[in-house]
Amino acid sequence: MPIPNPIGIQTRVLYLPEIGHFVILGTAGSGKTTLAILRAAYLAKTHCRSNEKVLLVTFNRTLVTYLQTLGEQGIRNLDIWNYHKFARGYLSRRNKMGWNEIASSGAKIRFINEALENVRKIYPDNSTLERPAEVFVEEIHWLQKTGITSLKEYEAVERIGRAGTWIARANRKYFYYVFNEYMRLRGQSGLRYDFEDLAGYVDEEFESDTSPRYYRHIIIDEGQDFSPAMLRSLAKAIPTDGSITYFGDVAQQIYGSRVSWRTAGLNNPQIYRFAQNYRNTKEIAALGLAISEQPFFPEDTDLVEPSFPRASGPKPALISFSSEEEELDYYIANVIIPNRTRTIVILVRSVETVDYIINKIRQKRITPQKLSKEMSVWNSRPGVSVGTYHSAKGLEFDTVILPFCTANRLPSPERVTALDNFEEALNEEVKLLYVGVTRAKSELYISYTGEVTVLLPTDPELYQM
Ligand SMILES: Nc1ncnc2c1ncn2[C@@H]1O[C@H](COP(=O)(O)OP(=O)(O)OP(=O)(O)O)[C@@H](O)[C@H]1O
Repeated sequence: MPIPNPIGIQTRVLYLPEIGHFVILGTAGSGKTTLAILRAAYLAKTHCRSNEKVLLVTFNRTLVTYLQTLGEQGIRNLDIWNYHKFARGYLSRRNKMGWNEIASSGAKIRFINEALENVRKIYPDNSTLERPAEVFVEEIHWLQKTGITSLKEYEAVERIGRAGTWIARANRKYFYYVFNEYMRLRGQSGLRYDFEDLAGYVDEEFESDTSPRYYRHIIIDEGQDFSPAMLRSLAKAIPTDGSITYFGDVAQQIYGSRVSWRTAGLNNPQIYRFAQNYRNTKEIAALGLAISEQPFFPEDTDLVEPSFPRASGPKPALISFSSEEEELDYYIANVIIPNRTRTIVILVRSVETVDYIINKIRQKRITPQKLSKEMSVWNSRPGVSVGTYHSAKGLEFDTVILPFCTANRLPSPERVTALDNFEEALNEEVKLLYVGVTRAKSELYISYTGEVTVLLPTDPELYQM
């Protein structure tokens, strides 16, 4: 796949100095990933000594595979990894990571459930502890990503990115007791880390590590999804005369909440903004913009207002069906089979639905590409891919199909339970929908069975119906 030549502000960003911290905020399709690759290649070729390397890091493992296909294969001193691979590699080099020492997400949930049971036995009449286990899982993720390590700190902290003070300050201690008990149970079974606190340990390890740094320059793509601890650890992973270049879009933030640059370890970064959308047609960009202008889309001062693209195409289709089966049959017969020369993706909310759709397409003797963290090769040829909204971050396709945009599926009922707050689930899930919509280069189909999700703008002018 050819990489386009940078234009205007993109060129400025490509040749930013080789020392310092730089932040590039851009709207969807404005060339952030493109520039992340170009800048990584530029720094690797011209600003590294023979034993130095450049790291291009992202959050999404599917995107790593995609980047490796797009990126310049021949550059020996450029690593393209996801954060967790970087973290594991570093801790291994420091002799702090043995075989199988990270608790899987499933094991973590089991430990938290057990921890909650144990704490309930100590405080049998406490109503905070009666809240669903998912709420505790969510809060423990948050504590770890924020890097909070004491009850005092937790009780003092102002919650950023939360819809309300839905956990009363006075009750925070019960969440902390469950957190402590979780850590005890995890440690007891020989697991030193989980995916949420790994970055905190990496950060701490760099603090005392005086050895020469392995990477001289780090480029972060999809930076909006990195936790403060992840960003801090990356900022410490370079020498003082190295560079960090961060690319991100707060409108697409789907894993965490915004933090100040200082909290993220970036010191007075110079900030640049990409507003030109090179990917979507006017009609698709208009829907993306309308999604981001809805009242429940979280306001953020870092949001970059897009300049409208010049290319025009069909309006997004919004189609109502009488069953989910019918939705898929329609797409297979009318979009996938007749359009063998296009790249097409079907995106859904849950991993389980991905497998169901893949089986359905296979029955027509078509083999779809599954977007997943296990994928090791990226097939950029025309054809159909299936994945979750999360797995599509950073990617693009000629045609995007978003089936099942039905009220009882979006926002996801699991997220509503975990967050214990419908408004907050809307805040989160509307960004996923934004990601899905903005993956489309020229054609977009959205459908539902029954009642349409409240996450979609209601203006009929935006759609062909
Ligand atoms: N200067 C340019 N000229 C022409 N096309 C460009 C230019 N810059 C980027 N593009 C194209 O625009 C599309 C979007 O670029 P890219 O994926 O880098 O955007 P992004 O900002 O990372 O998007 P997102 O955050 O939505 O994933 C790609 O097809 C890319 O090739």
